[in-house]
Amino acid sequence: MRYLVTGGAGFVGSHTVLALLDGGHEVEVLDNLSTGHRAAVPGGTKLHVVDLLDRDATDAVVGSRAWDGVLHFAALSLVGDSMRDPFHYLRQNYLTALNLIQSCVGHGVRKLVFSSTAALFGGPDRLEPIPETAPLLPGSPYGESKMLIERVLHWADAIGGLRSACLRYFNAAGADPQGRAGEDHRPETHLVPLTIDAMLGRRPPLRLFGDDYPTRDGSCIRDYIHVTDLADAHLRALAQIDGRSLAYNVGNGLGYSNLEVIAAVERVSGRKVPWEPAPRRDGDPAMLVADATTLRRETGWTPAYADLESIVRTALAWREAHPEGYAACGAPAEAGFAIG
Ligand SMILES: NC(=O)c1ccc[n+]([C@@H]2O[C@H](COP(=O)([O-])OP(=O)(O)OC[C@H]3O[C@@H](n4cnc5c(N)ncnc54)[C@H](O)[C@@H]3O)[C@@H](O)[C@H]2O)c1
Ligand SMILES: O=c1ccn([C@@H]2O[C@H](COP(=O)(O)OP(=O)(O)O[C@H]3O[C@H](CO)[C@H](O)[C@H](O)[C@H]3O)[C@@H](O)[C@H]2O)c(=O)[nH]1
Repeated sequence: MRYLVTGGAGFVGSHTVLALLDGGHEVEVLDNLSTGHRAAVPGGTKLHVVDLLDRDATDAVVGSRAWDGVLHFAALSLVGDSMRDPFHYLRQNYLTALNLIQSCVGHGVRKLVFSSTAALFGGPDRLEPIPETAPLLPGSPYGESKMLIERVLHWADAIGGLRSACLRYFNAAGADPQGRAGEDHRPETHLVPLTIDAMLGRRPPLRLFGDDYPTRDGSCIRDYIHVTDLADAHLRALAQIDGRSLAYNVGNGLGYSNLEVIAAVERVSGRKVPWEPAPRRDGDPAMLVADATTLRRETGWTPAYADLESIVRTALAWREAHPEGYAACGAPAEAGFAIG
């Protein structure tokens, strides 16, 4: 099969590109490299350096081949930033997705997998696993932007015949177990890589946001999902979209508190993590844990790296092998492939 992957130079997108290539599929990437890395796109994979805000350029890429499906990862994705700059987030995520989806419908693409988020459910302090049927109450403009896109996809199906799977990821972390890719956000805001870097002495002590949440130790609880398991969920969702659109929560159903993440990094590394308490971060719900029963039942998805230590071990291995992230990796996708 031939797939177009937007945001394929980013963290989750690049791991999914690897999974698609491992599965024998043909892949092209569309990315503006705003937060992604050329070097994260495997050598030989065509990279279209295009901004999804550019309707014509986006339409040209979507219309350039007969795609068996499109996977849409590209977005602004930081909850905290979206609380500071809500209209930018709402505009950017909505318009980029709208451009892409309209082109997909216009060119007769039949399947799209969309990176949705647990932040759809970020409203009240829920302290139990969240099923797909839970009310959608985004607690941030970021979550709201993703909910709006899910609605666009509803109409793209009803009127345009584009079937989709909205994958509501919980917290992606870890790195390719074969060491081919890893997490390199700039700036990095995610707990697992920041905790590892604090332990390695590459950053100041970790600031732990909030110690008075209604949880077992006062810190927030999240459901960390290994990025390779998440990538596998995309392949399974693609196979499952067959005449109907889907929405799945994608997580392990295991909640770990922020303090438990620190403890896991200390266990795996054998070193202390320097950290200090800090005020709550705006937009953070107390607990986000997935009930992914539907995904498991309908697609047979089973995570291979569900425990936090496996997630931390692969993330640490990649960081130790790539202390400067992708900056020191060269640019395999560059040679003659990029357009735009
Ligand atoms: N990382 C997580 O824990 C997590 C959790 C839930 C949902 N998500 C969603 O998954 C997706 C991927 O997240 P990630 O962590 O890999 O982020 P990322 O920032 O690493 O990747 C996003 C990619 O999209 C590209 N991009 C952004 N805006 C673009 C535009 N206008 N045109 C073209 N390309 C553009 C970036 O250059 C980057 O390569 C996002 O949609 C995010 O909202 C991520
Ligand atoms: O320096 C830090 C960074 C994070 N945290 C805490 O660690 C937890 C996890 O935070 P992350 O920033 O790693 O992840 P989020 O839960 O905020 O967000 C992630 O998952 C969401 C869905 O759950 C969104 O989809 C989003 O794109 C993705 O980044 C939160 O309690 C946060 O306050 C800290 O204490 N200190």
